[in-house]
Amino acid sequence: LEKERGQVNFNVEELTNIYDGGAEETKLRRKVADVIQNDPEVRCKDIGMMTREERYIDGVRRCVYLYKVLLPREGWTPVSKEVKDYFKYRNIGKERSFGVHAGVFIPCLLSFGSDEQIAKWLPLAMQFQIIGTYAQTEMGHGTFLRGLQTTATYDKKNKEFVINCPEISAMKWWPGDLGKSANHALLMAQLVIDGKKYGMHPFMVQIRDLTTHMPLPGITVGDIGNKVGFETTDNGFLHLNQVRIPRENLLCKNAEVKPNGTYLTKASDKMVYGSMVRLRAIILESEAVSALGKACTIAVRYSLVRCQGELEPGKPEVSVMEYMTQQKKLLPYVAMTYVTHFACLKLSNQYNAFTREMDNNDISGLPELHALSAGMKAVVSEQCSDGIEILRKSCGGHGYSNASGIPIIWSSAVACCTYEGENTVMLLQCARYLVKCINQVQTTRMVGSVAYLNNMTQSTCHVDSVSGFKQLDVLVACFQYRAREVLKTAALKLSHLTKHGMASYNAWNQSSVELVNVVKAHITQFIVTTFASGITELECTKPVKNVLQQLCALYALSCINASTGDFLKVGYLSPRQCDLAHEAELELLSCIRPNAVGLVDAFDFSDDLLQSCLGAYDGNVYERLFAWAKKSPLNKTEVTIYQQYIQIRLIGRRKAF
Ligand SMILES: CCC/C=C/C(=O)SCCNC(=O)CCNC(=O)[C@H](O)C(C)(C)COP(=O)([O-])OP(=O)([O-])OC[C@H]1O[C@@H](n2cnc3c(N)ncnc32)[C@H](O)[C@@H]1OP(=O)([O-])[O-]
Ligand SMILES: Cc1cc2nc3c(=O)[nH]c(=O)nc-3n(C[C@H](O)[C@H](O)[C@H](O)COP(=O)(O)OP(=O)(O)OC[C@H]3O[C@@H](n4cnc5c(N)ncnc54)[C@H](O)[C@@H]3O)c2cc1C
Repeated sequence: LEKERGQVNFNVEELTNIYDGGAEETKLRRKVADVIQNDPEVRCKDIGMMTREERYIDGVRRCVYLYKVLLPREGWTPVSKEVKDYFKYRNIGKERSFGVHAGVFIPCLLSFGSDEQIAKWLPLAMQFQIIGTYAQTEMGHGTFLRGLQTTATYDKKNKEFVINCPEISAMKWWPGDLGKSANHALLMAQLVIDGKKYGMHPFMVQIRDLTTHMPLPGITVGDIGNKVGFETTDNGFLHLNQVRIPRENLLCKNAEVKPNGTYLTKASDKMVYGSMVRLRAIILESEAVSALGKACTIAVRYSLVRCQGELEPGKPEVSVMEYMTQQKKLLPYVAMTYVTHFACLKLSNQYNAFTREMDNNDISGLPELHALSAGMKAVVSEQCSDGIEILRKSCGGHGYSNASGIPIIWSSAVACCTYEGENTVMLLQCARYLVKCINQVQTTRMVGSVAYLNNMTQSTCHVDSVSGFKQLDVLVACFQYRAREVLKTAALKLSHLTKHGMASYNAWNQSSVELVNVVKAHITQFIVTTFASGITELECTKPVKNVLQQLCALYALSCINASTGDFLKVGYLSPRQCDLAHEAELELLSCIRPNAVGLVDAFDFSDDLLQSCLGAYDGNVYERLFAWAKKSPLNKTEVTIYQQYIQIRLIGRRKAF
């Protein structure tokens, strides 16, 4: 790898600073990383050989130490900028507990609670005097929130809410930290007053005794069992049987119930969905893009040291990175990490701007933000998790071992396709907004992420050279045109179906397969446009700008070459231009290849965070692999009890004969 590092033609530290948002940000992040990673009590453990129970207990132990000892010792809190920045890009693996407590329960308390309620519960939550979960999903409903069955019925006489799960499908199922850790739940239930339903509302419900940690009366709670990933997290189940809570436990920033049962709403009923917009807008970096960056780091470093086969007959074996097919597997995902990182940054900045507008009672930006966050969450989580699996496979047999570190990265990242809104449902939410926009574009000027819809002029691509397809303005035009045209086509189908008498909900269902593709085109356009314009404005050295332009072009071309049918169907590219785009991607792979190790080094993931025998900074793969394997529990004894048992059985049988 040192030889590879010698040929990198740009300043890696400069790129790390750009990725972090500035040299100061890098310094801050590294400071937190050093403190956390050099403290034996909290540094990531080699979890590849641990049982589920060991991982849960180790995760809780490490996080209690992190939050109760290390952070106070350093003068930080869970929401300090240092810690937030560190967790944003480099969360301490998936091996942390209380992720929902810190990342969902506390922010939702701030979103839904009145000032008095925040003053009451926030200090307790920040000090871990109470551990909370966000209990919304039920065994029978996760997507369709209007179908949630848990009820909160107001009892005027006692000024209480009676929380009840009327049947087994109403049981809360999946909430993180619920199974064994949480003693409180921010619980979403259908509010009922005098037999009338008012929809989903947030309630603070204590579920365990604060001294004994035993479930309170009427509460049945536990862990839902082993999962594909998130093994440190005790995703749990919660059944409530006529559990009574005080009237004051309805989190009442947006709506309240007076003592006499009068219902008072203070904000749009969609604000109750606000917590999900927030999470969709901010989780992508830490849960998906950062995971892709780790997998890229491992796969690129391994591919550079893994020698396999002769490229030129009779010559020494080459690193598998010399094969074009390996470059095609890896480098577009290195590009995707950079490109989506900056698009996610733009989305989270847009969310922060919305929260400031909301403080001034202006929620006019919510529809666009809901659509963009839903679309981005679906597209980025799917592209990243699909990419991580391709990167795992690119490491051959050792990629299938937990020693590679990639399986656990994938098993966490892929969950992002489901939680916070199942991806297809999120794509269709974004599609709902896009169809509205295209139907209004003749009379209303579009702004923000849909501004490209204003330019309705027909045109085709005039590029007739391979180098022309490496120009960012050409690529941006390709994506904007494709996104606009596939949306127009889907909207035309919808209106055609309804004009010929089909009910709107049926027409929507009949068009939903196309609409999913429309949103993917829209979001890919947003990602490419954002990065391309960001590079233009970026102040950096020429070699860094050059490599970022190559990455943007590579991501764009890999997306075009994966969906040439769209560009041919809308008449924007000819078959010959598709061939030129394909050649342009191959040329870019070769241009970027010499910088591959520098591009992943710039992500600045420590060996401690990667937890990988294949992706360590020094590239000493085989020594690490063998040391790791020797730690297998099966190697504790040369002859395992089972082998002894078999011998006894076999010997016993032989004697019998
Ligand atoms: C670390 C892991 C932690 C994980 C935690 C979790 O998973 S927690 C669990 C995560 N669980 C989930 O994420 C559950 C996913 N499910 C949902 O979010 C909802 O059930 C739904 C949006 C799918 C449908 O909801 P519905 O049937 O009530 O609504 P509808 O479709 O009929 O649209 C009506 C109008 O509302 C609008 N609008 C909708 N949502 C939002 C919003 N967030 N903001 C703003 N606006 C929104 C929509 O655009 C439409 O506007 P229009 O066009 O009329 O102007
Ligand atoms: C790791 C993990 C952590 C989680 N943490 C939490 C948590 O802390 N708190 C919490 O409350 N929940 C949590 N969840 C639950 C999660 O939010 C839900 O699983 C998610 O919202 C999906 O809902 P569902 O399971 O009902 O899927 P479903 O909606 O049942 O999806 C099944 C299929 O139906 C399709 N489908 C459903 N509705 C439609 C539609 N209208 N149109 C087209 N297709 C449709 C979907 O696309 C999907 O293919 C977690 C889940 C996971 C995996």
